[in-house]
Amino acid sequence: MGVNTSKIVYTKTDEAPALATYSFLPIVKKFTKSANIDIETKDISLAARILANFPEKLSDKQKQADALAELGELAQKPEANIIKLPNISASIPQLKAAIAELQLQGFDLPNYPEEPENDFEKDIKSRYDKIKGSAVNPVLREGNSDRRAPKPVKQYARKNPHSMGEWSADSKTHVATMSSGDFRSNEKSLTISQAGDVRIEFVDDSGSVTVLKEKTPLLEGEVIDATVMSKKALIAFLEEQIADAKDKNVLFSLHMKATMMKVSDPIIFGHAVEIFFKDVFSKHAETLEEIGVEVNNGFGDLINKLKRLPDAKRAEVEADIKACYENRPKLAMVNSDQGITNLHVPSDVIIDASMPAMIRNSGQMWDTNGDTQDTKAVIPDSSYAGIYQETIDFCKKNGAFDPVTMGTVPNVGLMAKKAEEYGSHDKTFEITGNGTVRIVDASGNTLIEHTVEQGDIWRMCQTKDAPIKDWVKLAVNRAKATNTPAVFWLDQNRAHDAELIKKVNAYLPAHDTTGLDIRIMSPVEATRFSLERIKEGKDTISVTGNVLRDYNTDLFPILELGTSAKMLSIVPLMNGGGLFETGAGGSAPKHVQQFNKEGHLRWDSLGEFLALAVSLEHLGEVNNNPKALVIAEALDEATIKFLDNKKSPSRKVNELDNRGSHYYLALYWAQALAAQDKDADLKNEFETIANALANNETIIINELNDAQGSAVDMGGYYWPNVSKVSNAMRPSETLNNIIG
Ligand SMILES: NC(=O)C1=CN([C@@H]2O[C@H](COP(=O)(O)OP(=O)(O)OC[C@H]3O[C@@H](n4cnc5c(N)ncnc54)[C@H](OP(=O)(O)O)[C@@H]3O)[C@@H](O)[C@H]2O)C=CC1
Ligand SMILES: O=C(O)CCC(=O)C(=O)O
Ligand SMILES: [Mg+2]
Repeated sequence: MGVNTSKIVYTKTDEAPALATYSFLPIVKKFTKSANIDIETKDISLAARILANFPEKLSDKQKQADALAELGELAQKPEANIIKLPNISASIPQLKAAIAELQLQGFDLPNYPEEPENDFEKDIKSRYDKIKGSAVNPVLREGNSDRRAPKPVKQYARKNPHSMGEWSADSKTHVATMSSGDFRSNEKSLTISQAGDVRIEFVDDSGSVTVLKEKTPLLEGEVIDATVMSKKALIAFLEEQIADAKDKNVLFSLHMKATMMKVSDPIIFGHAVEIFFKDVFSKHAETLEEIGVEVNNGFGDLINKLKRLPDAKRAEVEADIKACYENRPKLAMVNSDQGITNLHVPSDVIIDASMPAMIRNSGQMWDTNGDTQDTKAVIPDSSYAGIYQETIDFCKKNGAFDPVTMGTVPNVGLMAKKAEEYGSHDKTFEITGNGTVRIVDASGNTLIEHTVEQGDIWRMCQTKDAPIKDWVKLAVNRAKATNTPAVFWLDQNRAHDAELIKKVNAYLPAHDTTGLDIRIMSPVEATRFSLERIKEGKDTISVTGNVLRDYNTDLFPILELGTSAKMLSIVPLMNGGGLFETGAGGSAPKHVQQFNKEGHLRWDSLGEFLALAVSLEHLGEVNNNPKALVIAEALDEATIKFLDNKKSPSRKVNELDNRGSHYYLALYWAQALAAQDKDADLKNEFETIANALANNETIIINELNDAQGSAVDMGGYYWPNVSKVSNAMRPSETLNNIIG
């Protein structure tokens, strides 16, 4: 491959990271141009994905290419070099809001048919359902994940510790999880010995068979598992926990992953809403049905739809809601000023970020007055809840962690080919009657079966053999490269994990592990082991499945660094390419609100700087492009200087924000290129740029800070106006002239 083919694909996404792109991408283009690197953008924002999937009534000018499908194909090719920014994984309320906004902007799109009445509407719903939830990451993640805090970032956190709420031994905060009837307790698993298709079917009590999914192809050596969450057990559990929260006088909060577990978790969320506000739902069942309330979309859906009622009826319902608030335990709040509770919107409280935020905050969440209180964190399924209880117990015993002295827990995560739970939505069903669900192979043998009842949630997961092999290899490589103990977080007592343990034990001997400390521990034991070490300043690699990959790469970074935005997230793609994710967190909607209100964007692009450097390094090596390597090295130097000089965005208006932070990165990057002697052309070119940037520092910073302090009109939230946002994100004429 020649130098000319060097290409990096940069994703355009949503919310804060998308805003940052308007400011940062011109800088990236400027710095990579002389190395013959082509930076191509692909719009995978929620709005663009909606437009790409509903072209029928759009004008040619309005139509969008299906960038996600293109990227999904690219991810399977060796030449892939993709920088992936965080994007919205939309809950139904968000999806509907995006559709409404696009319609207002003149795009002729169908509404989301909540209850489709004919085949036409069913088709529309199923197309929208493919866009909802976590629809981007699983398509691009054709490899396993390597997420860690790079040394300079960890050192920065040690020198500049973020605030940590104190912990007291008598904190009443705890995790509540089910002890039977949940996914964990009912799990069955096996390894497939011969490739073939399986069928999932439901047999009702009278013996009549309904096919739930006709065909699921399985490969030899693939691990499958299936399980069921009992509706009865779930409801009994929720009732108990609501009563217990009231007794103990702690806040009630529910922590789910309704975005990635887009079929099961909204249903569980819906049950919690319905049980918590039981008196409202039982007394007004008919009325609420008439106005089309969908509990799975959260209590906020009911609140919004109350407007459809005549005044008298509405007042009656509202009085019963008020009574509920008075009789039930206090709910944890997402926004106490606006009265938004933990049960309002399923995507407002996402477990990977919400549990660590609570733990960092003395184990407390907010009540209606905006005061912090001890909390009952309800995590219905017990598969992974234990890691949080263990962390809480640790803090109660030892006090809060100290970012100055604590070690680090990097992660090697099994994720490729839609591994485990996060690939299960096309095989998850809310069961319509009593009977059995079974997985049947081509010869008619039943592989796994469960007795089920009406309303139960049944699901099947797949984990292919090649990704498991690759994951074991990646774990050994990371353990070797860093000389750090690596722990596989697998529980011998869980059906799926027991299958995985067999494979890990079979694949480890293929690697030279002399001198390495590699262990297998249950998630709870692994948490305790890692926390004891972290307290002593020692590092421990967590080698986990897909869900714990997600949880751990917010939990540890939030405790260690204050945010997961500063993580290096590499996905070595199984076919040789590279996917470089920017940080391990999300798209920070709060930051957009602040930007709209007062023109200050506190989003930190550090994760993007880290991702870009490894992407350039990968490109330099694979495409034999030495200039790219020089630029990558200079970028790493710039990032270190950026941290040393504390040029991350401030949280407060009229201080350095995202845009100013990009200026400093550009300055240090240019200076590093000017200082190196490996490439004379780059040295010459960037000497001029470095001087121009340095000489105009005061002017540029003034221009950038003066742009703050007033409201910003973006011309749209999900589909903002490109020139409005570009102007808002590039307010310094002086900087723009230098960058071009
Ligand atoms: N890889 C991906 O594509 C991911 C996407 N998401 C999606 O993002 C959305 C929001 O998810 P949510 O769970 O609220 O998590 P977020 O990570 O977006 O936000 C949690 C909080 O973390 C802090 N934070 C996150 N990133 C940065 C950053 N770059 N700079 C400074 N602070 C940061 C902010 O706290 P503060 O404001 O207090 O400083 C923020 O409010 C959802 O749609 C979700 O599905 C979530 C995770 C990963
Ligand atoms: O895809 C998503 O919705 C979120 C991804 C996420 O949280 C993660 O990968 O850490
Ligand atoms: Mg996550």
